[in-house]
Amino acid sequence: MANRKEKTFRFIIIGGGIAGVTCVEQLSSQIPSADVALITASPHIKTVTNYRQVSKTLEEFDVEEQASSVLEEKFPNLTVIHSAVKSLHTRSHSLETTDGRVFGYEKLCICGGGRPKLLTQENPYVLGIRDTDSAQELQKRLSKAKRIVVVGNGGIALELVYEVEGCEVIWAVKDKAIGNTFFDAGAAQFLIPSLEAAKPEKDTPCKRPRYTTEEPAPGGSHTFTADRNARRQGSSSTEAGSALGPDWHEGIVLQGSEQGTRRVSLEYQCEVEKIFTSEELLNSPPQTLGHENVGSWPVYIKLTNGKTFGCDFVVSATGVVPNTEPFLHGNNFALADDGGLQVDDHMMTSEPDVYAAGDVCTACWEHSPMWQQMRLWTQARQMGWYAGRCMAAQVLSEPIELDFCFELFSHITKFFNYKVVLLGKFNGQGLGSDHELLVRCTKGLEYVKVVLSGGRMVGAVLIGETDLEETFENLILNEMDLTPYGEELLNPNIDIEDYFD
Ligand SMILES: Cc1cc2nc3c(=O)[nH]c(=O)nc-3n(C[C@H](O)[C@H](O)[C@H](O)COP(=O)(O)OP(=O)(O)OC[C@H]3O[C@@H](n4cnc5c(N)ncnc54)[C@H](O)[C@@H]3O)c2cc1C
Ligand SMILES: NC(=O)c1ccc[n+]([C@@H]2O[C@H](COP(=O)([O-])OP(=O)(O)OC[C@H]3O[C@@H](n4cnc5c(N)ncnc54)[C@H](O)[C@@H]3O)[C@@H](O)[C@H]2O)c1
Repeated sequence: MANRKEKTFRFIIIGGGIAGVTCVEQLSSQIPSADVALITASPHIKTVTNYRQVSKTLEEFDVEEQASSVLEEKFPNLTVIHSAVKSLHTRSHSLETTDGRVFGYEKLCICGGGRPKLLTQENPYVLGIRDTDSAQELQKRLSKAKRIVVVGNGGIALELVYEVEGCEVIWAVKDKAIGNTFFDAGAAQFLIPSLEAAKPEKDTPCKRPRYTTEEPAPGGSHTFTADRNARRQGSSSTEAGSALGPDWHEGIVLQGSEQGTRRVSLEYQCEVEKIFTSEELLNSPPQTLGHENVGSWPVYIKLTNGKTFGCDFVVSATGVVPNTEPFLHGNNFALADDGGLQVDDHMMTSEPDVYAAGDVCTACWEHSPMWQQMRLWTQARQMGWYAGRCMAAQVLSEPIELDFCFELFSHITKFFNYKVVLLGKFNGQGLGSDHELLVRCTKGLEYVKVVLSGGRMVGAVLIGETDLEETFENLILNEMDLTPYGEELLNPNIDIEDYFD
């Protein structure tokens, strides 16, 4: 590293997403006099607004992209540096940014997020969705598209296939049912009719800044304006911005080139065998394209079920990988199997004085039997908050225990315009055959699934306005033996909330 240290901060947090910003807020609240720097590659930061603790572990909040000055005004000892960290030198407790500046730190927290795990890199016809820029790119490409192929069966795919209109969507999933990362076949069966039905008018207020894309300004830069008059040049940097989250799709127009509503064709139990452009096709031995003609589409995707589809582009909604790459060279970080920075029950990595939180890390402490990590906003916030607490506690020599939020997995979201609450081992994760399910379903209204192990509730999936989340959360946390109630537990004529209150 050539340059001299410009400054040494007591604390440096890398990443202006939910985890990083929450970590900064917690640290600066615990030690207001501390010199804190937030170094982030994205021009905006993500702040939590309208936070609501729904129950012991369930929380809801909005997230707003804001100018970093908002945070600096709130915390006078905070310095926000808009640059990407190019290299980290844990032995000398220093780092270098892409604009050649070097900073020292006493304690560091890496909140670098994740990036899309794409089917293939560098293929202009394969899009991943991560941040606002990629969502804008999707909107732009979609506005000219007649047919797209969505690969993947998790959160992004579920949201995208439900929202896209005016364009044919071929949805290719590896599984026998939709939504495998969140749902079992029963819940998928409950949701499927919503794909065929027209979307109800949007009544939910948009929690995210509304963006519209305008044609690139004369300078060639791609600008878009948010409702809140936040103007941002399309970021030319290669660094990703902060990940999207709830209602990301309500801030953009997901409209294809044709009129009309959603048209989704599902291809189950298949994966991508090959993606090729029409140029590649013309220059290679004749391929069996089925009913497709060469040249009708810019790109073709061959699936393992033998079918080939031409389309305008492919969305690779195939998961995230932790964004650790900028921090590894020359250091000895222990990585988890999923590539995340291993953190212990104090959010500490294997490198001294280096913490991590959010999508970039993997929780390697002994988990509570009812908790598992999923790369979600809710967990990014909780981890950022807890990492801030741990960093402050270490400096203040205060004892600290693993926070209660890691006692029970809980997640509130929305899919296919239904409220969805997931609790504990909601899909029987890790239980093998040692569990039983109770299900109550009213078509088009609600789907309630309870996972029981040893007579105790260990997980639940609630779709629709069931109002059961708090009661079930308590039953799981209290480990109450529910054997005596049997199937009566889900008897719709019994007001279970009063019964167990
Ligand atoms: C399309 C989409 C929809 C989603 N919807 C939901 C949802 O409905 N509910 C939910 O709970 N979760 C959702 N998620 C997941 C959620 O967005 C993430 O789990 C969460 O935002 C992760 O927060 P984070 O702070 O760890 O990472 P990020 O938000 O990715 O922030 C990482 C930050 O680090 C910065 N950075 C990266 N590298 C560097 C570097 N070298 N130097 C400096 N800064 C760097 C980035 O610019 C960014 O500011 C969604 C994700 C996507 C992609
Ligand atoms: N409402 C929500 O809670 C919500 C919405 C969107 C995204 N998210 C989160 O954002 C992150 C990114 O979302 P995502 O949908 O990309 O990830 P995901 O983990 O939710 O889903 C990835 C899907 O891709 C499939 N997959 C992986 N590799 C594949 C391959 N080679 N071929 C075919 N399928 C493959 C997986 O089986 C899984 O179904 C995740 O952490 C997700 O939990 C959450």
